[in-house]
Amino acid sequence: MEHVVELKDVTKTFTGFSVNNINLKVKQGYVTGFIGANGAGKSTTIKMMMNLLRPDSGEVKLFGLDYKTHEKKIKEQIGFVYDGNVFYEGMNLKDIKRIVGPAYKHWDDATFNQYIEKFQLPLNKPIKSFSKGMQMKASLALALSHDAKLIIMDEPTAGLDPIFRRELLDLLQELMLDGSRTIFFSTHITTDLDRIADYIAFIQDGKLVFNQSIHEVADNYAIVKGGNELLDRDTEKAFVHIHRSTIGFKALTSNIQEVKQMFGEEVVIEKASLEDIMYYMKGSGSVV
Ligand SMILES: Nc1ncnc2c1ncn2[C@@H]1O[C@H](COP(=O)(O)OP(=O)(O)OP(=O)(O)O)[C@@H](O)[C@H]1O
Repeated sequence: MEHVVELKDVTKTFTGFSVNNINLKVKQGYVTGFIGANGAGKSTTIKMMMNLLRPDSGEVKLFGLDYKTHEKKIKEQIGFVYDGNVFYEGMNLKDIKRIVGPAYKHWDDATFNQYIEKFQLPLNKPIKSFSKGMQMKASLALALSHDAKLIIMDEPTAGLDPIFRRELLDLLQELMLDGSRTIFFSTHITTDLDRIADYIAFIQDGKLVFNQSIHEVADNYAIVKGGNELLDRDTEKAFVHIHRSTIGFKALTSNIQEVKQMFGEEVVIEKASLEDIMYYMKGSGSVV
């Protein structure tokens, strides 16, 4: 199976917002980073992948299976981490393990204990006394202890200090080594993605802008700088968005080849970071 997650024409509408006609395939054996501004629809999309939210229309398949007929089989293979209170607040990790463990065929107490030790989490203290970072670590320990084939995480590095964030990225890389796992996670920290992501899925205003390998993103997108005299109604079409100033323009292109053909040596072409892409895309639609 090439894709462990497949969303086909998925739409979910809330008052004033909708995730619109999303077609997204997550490739097996790779790390996909899911990016987008606040309120772009990342959590909504992830909730639909987890069957915590039903789409109004479209199809959601995990491991080629449908939640309607194979919910248990699908959930068995997913480790889910998110920045919300997953647990009954009064419970401690020992109690939670007792409840969560038996729900999974491949639950491994030894692995769980190893993570608890590694993350330095107390087993007997109520979860409500945990800091945000500790709660995230607890959620991770639970997600990683049943040999999940797919790890889905909604902003797993939110609330983590920079040292643990780096350790977490190392840990995720280690988990990928055997080649059978897939990781899909949303984040606002785009530099984390430079470290570990193979694919980037970018959502904006409820629409998927792209899902490309990190190399494709680097090959397609660039920041272009040049003099304002180069811009006219035709040449502007080479750009996603243009910022003009009195000394010249800076613009994002999604077609470096076209820009090279059009302007040759007259412009400077620089690598676009994921942040650049998100920033310029936010202003797209109107060329200013
Ligand atoms: N249950 C709901 N009822 C109504 N509106 C909702 C509901 N859930 C989400 N929304 C709205 O959908 C939009 C997208 O929210 P979502 O949480 O998916 O964004 P996000 O990309 O995860 O944002 P962030 O990066 O801030 O976490 C927001 O405008 C939010 O208010």
